[in-house]
Amino acid sequence: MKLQLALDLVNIPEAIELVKEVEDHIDIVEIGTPIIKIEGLKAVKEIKEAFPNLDVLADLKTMDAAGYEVQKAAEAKADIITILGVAEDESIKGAVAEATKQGKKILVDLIAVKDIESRAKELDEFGVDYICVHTGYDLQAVGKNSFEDLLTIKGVVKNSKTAIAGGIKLETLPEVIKAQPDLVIVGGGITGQDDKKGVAAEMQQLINQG
Ligand SMILES: O=C([C@H](O)CO)[C@H](O)[C@H](O)COP(=O)(O)O
Repeated sequence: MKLQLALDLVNIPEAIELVKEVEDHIDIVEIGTPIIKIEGLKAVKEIKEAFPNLDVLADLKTMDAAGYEVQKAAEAKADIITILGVAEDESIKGAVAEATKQGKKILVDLIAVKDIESRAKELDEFGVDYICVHTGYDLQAVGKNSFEDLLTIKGVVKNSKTAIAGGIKLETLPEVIKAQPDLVIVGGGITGQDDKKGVAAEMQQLINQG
């Protein structure tokens, strides 16, 4: 099980400072959708240059022109690129084909997918690397989380790895770990804490205990 730090509400220099604090305790650093929209793919490039030993995920949340967007993220040295599960099948297949050509990985974000079980089955057959259940900020704000959805996809996914994102905190991490996802994605649960390094270290320890 791996830990991914999600960086969303910061600029590039702030992102570099944050990663410096916790880099010993994370496996993957995510350049979040808001950063990419504001700063562009240079955010991915600069973080990869600053932290070559960490995998970098570009949270493009691609909806169309998937092969092209994956190609551009690969040029910026992203290791993993995200596409939305609600995108057309052709887009998902295009993303997988381009990522395979570039030696990169695809994570499909199930945010806003209504029938999680059926879509996860289909995505698994398309050969995506990760399938991620995700409660975005706007549903977190009305008290939702993705813990049950994780159990649902774990029941049907056979080949892809599973991931979970959305409002995970140190207190809720043990419940997530029980369901054994391959990847746990945490943003505010680390970046919003005073002792970011301490919280990331505790999370890493819990994850390693499995
Ligand atoms: O993907 C995300 C969100 O849609 C904003 O882009 C976040 O990175 C993801 O939700 C993880 O962040 P937290 O919910 O703060 O843990």
